[in-house]
Amino acid sequence: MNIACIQMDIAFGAPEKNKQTIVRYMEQMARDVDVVVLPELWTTGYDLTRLTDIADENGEDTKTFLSSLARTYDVHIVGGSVAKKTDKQMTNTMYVVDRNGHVVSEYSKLHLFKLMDEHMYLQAGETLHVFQLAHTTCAGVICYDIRFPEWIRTHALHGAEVLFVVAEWPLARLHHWRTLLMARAIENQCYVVACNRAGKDPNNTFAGHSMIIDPWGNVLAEGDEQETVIMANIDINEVQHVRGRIPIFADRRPDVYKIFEKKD
Ligand SMILES: NC(=O)CCC(=O)C(=O)O
Repeated sequence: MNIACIQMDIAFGAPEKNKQTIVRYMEQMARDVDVVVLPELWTTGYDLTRLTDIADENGEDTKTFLSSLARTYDVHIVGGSVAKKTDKQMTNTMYVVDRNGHVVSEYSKLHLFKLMDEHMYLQAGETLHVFQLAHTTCAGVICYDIRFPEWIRTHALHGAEVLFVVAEWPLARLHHWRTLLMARAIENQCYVVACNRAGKDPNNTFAGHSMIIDPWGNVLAEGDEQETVIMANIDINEVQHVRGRIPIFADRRPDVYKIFEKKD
């Protein structure tokens, strides 16, 4: 499976401009890849104070855009995330579209990041995110979610062999980003495909360093801090190979974990 992450700079609060950037990259490389991954909040960036004007109503515009790209370029798309508005709430929502243009899944960020004011504007999601793409069981989470190993493990226990992470992760915590991604790959013995944004907004400079990591923790591809596309070919059989070598899933002791589970 050939995977590409579009580590784009995101124009602040300018969905149409950001769509043009994605189309430009698709034209350059999508025909050579099976799956394209976009970053978090790629339509608006963290322009949270203007979300009532610029968020996508029911995600309709995003779904139409991604479906059309997927069909045109014959590629699966893990569509980063966008600010979605309904008449009840606003969420940070990921859409995954297969190469036939069908929306195969939707997930809203479970853990909102207070340091970037998300809790003041957005509602948290409440669902697991496991889906099938290219005959492979995958999971998708959003940025701050990677700090919660129990959440990622839940997806692995539901069969995820590839974990997609979409992010707007600041440069100030680059070492956390790289370390957490590697840990999530090693401890869950899965591929981690992480697409971060590059560039700046009025409050943050972002880290870039999108990464594709194999189930043994080897880094197959990594960006620098500039806008770029990273690519790698992944062999899904490697997941079962690594899981056979050190059988952590068989060796878990949930019976004992349950006894000592700390109740809040
Ligand atoms: N957009 C985010 O969720 C950022 C998370 C982050 O920066 C962190 O340190 O965690």
